[in-house]
Amino acid sequence: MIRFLMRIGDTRARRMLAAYLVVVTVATLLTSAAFVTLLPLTTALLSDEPASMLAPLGLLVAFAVLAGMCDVTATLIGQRAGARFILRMHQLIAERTARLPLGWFDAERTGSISNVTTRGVTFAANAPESMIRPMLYGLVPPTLVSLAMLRVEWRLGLCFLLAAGLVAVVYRWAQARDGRFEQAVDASDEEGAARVIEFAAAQPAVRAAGPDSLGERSVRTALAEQRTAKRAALIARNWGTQAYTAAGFAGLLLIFVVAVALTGAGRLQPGALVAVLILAVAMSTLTRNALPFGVGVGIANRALDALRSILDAPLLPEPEHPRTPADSSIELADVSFSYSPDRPVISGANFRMEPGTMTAIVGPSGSGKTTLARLMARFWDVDSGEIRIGGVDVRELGTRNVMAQVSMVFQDVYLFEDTLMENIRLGRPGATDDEVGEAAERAGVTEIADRLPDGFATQVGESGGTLSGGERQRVSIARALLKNAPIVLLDEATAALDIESEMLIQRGLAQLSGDKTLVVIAHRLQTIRQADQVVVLDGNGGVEAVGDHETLLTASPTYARFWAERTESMGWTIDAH
Ligand SMILES: Nc1ncnc2c1ncn2[C@@H]1O[C@H](COP(=O)(O)OP(=O)(O)OP(=O)(O)O)[C@@H](O)[C@H]1O
Repeated sequence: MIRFLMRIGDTRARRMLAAYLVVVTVATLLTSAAFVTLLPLTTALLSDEPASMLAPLGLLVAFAVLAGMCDVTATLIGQRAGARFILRMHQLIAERTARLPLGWFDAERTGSISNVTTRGVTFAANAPESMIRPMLYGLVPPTLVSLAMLRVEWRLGLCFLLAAGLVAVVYRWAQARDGRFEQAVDASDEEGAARVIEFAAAQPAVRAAGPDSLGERSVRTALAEQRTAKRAALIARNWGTQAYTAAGFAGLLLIFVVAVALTGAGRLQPGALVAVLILAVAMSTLTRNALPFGVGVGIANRALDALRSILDAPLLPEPEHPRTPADSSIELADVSFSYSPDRPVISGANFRMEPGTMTAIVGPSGSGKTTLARLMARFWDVDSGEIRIGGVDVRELGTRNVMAQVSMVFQDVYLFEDTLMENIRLGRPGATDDEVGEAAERAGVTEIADRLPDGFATQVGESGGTLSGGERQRVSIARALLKNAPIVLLDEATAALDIESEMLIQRGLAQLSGDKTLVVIAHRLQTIRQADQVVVLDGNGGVEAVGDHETLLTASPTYARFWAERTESMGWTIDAH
């Protein structure tokens, strides 16, 4: 943990952590010294010359005061270091997410970022202050006091070491057991949360299905598994706690018996016996108090692992001297791509899109239409072959240049917590209000603004004042119009829209197409009919055919079937085109 924190901290954070560790170590050393001074103190107190206790008493007070001062200083530095590390971790996550390939962000990873950023970071950044300190107190004084005991009476010293060793062994065993159960709890927590979220999101379907539907059953099963895992972890933890508490008491008993026996045999002075008994109880308490923090350190380490997996996620290689494209053509040359080695999603794709033309991509569900469009925007790099924009491989253009060439109008349109105006301006941050207004007008967003209480100044966003699916898509079109990139990638809405939305979106798309190279993942027959060419994916990773509508009706069985099914479901006939 400390090594990783040192790796990610900036100079100031690293210095603070190092200073904290030094001060807290000094505090534990001074505390140990104060404890050890108890031996000469009680021995002097019960000797023939009680006044000789003044020197050890003075020492003890001095050690205790200094230890207290160091401890308070450590708290102050530790808390500030924690706050600095939280800031630093947030900064690193933000920097990394800005550079990670867009393909990295799936729902699971976005969830992991949210977990790490909220709970994980706070827990891990404060771990040195809140957990490592009690653990050091549980380790350093007992070890040093045991060594001091060895000098006073070697048999007693051995007993102290034996007692500490016994607790350590039982503790490690309990920790390993606990860790296994905690992993099961983590997995069942995640599953439970996912099922409950799914259950909430799918309420219309769940209610329509009636009682005991699949949705209800899967939540019930997940919650039952969560309960079982938690109960098992709780029982395991209880056993662990009982076991090391018992080990602690066994060690204490051993020290008591041996110390009393040694005193009886005249090998230990009664004054020293008093100190030994006090020290045994104190050390046992410090050790026992420290043990539960091991669980916390385990949790903090898991949070740091999650953070590490974000910070170490591979970036796409960027060219040293990015090239510029000659025009807005797109060409796929023998492109293959897969998310996992055993399942190719695209294999051997070859086709070209001329500047200023419109290409529709069609194919069965899961055939790779979205993947193909995203590869053109360099969400990932291809496994083999080349994707060229304006004649240049996108890897030689570099992500920044690719992004400058491409506008994306996808279905998952994110609205930031800001005004409608600013949400459109995202397309081109430097745009004036007039330019934003013009793009909004062309995309049919003015109609949305007209019915909102504060027009373009109305706050919209994910947590309130959200817009409908069709309205979001119009905002996305307005952003793309504002950006005015030469290539537009569009994932057409699959959901049915009301007539007005449909009409406004079509109008917006017509505005977008203009002189742009337009690539549409097409679901609507009208869009497909408008395309200059249609790319048909066969559902097995391949491109079955590329051509215009008329040609494909005879050349591509998949296309002919697709067209027949769609026209039939819409009450059209093939002759009607
Ligand atoms: N990020 C991802 N990680 C792993 N597999 C993925 C990912 N995205 C898509 N896939 C898989 O790749 C295949 C192609 O998915 P893609 O979304 O490109 O198809 P599609 O033709 O757009 O589907 P649909 O029409 O249903 O939206 C599917 O089997 C899908 O499960």
